[in-house]
Amino acid sequence: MSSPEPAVDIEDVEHRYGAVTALGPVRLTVPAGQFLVLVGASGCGKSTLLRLIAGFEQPSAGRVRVNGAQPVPGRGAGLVFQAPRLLPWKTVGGNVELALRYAGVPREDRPARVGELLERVGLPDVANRRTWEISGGQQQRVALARALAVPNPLLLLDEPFAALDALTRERLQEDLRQVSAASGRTCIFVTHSVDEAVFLGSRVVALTQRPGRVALDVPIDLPRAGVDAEELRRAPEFTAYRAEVRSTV
Ligand SMILES: Nc1ncnc2c1ncn2[C@@H]1O[C@H](COP(=O)(O)OP(=O)(O)OP(=O)(O)O)[C@@H](O)[C@H]1O
Repeated sequence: MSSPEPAVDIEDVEHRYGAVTALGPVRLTVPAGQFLVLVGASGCGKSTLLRLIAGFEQPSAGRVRVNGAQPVPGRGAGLVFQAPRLLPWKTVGGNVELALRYAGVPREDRPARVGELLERVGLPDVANRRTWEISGGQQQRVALARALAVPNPLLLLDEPFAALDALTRERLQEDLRQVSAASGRTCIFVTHSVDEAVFLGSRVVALTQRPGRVALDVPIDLPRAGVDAEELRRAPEFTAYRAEVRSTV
């Protein structure tokens, strides 16, 4: 029996910026539905790898495939960055609506979908607010709702919680863990934080210092539904994974 097509296939990929080799060679296969976290020190090439998967950059060597094809910039995935990048002249609902419009959702279906998506990210009552009237954490939730509006099953997240305070960050991690499990999407998440990596990932890949190569690749076998986040963070298995990843990073 042939195995199903991986969501993302990175075949011996290298990336150079001028004379500087930032990444690789890297070989990684990401099955559909996996939550992969890329972790590593600053400058090791995590964002470069994510940009290659998004199709914003072309590899200097090797090949990137998303669902079997070369990624198309802006089309290949839902994207969430460190800054929410919302449009200030639109309401919160208007920002999500625009993503639905780009995704080809008919006008008459959009209001209900906007409501559903905002509810899914824990923001049932802010559709009519202006983007500057909500907190940074709420703005990042809107960015996530907008990424989920894209029908593509791949979600790419580049340090989306790095600018948030510790409490808001933990709450968003807990919600993303649930939302991603419920959506069944393949997620690739970049972070500096070992804690965040182990909490969110069903697999954690640590990269070496430049050029970034795979230094560690571990499946994280922790329950993904019906668990109390506080308990999970205190569990001995969680602590053991964290120690394993930290010893590499
Ligand atoms: N456009 C560019 N031109 C030249 N060099 C670049 C460019 N983008 C990134 N680099 C270099 O490539 C290396 C990898 O950068 P990248 O942003 O992928 O790392 P990162 O692991 O995401 O870092 P950070 O965690 O600090 O965001 C770094 O040394 C960086 O300086």
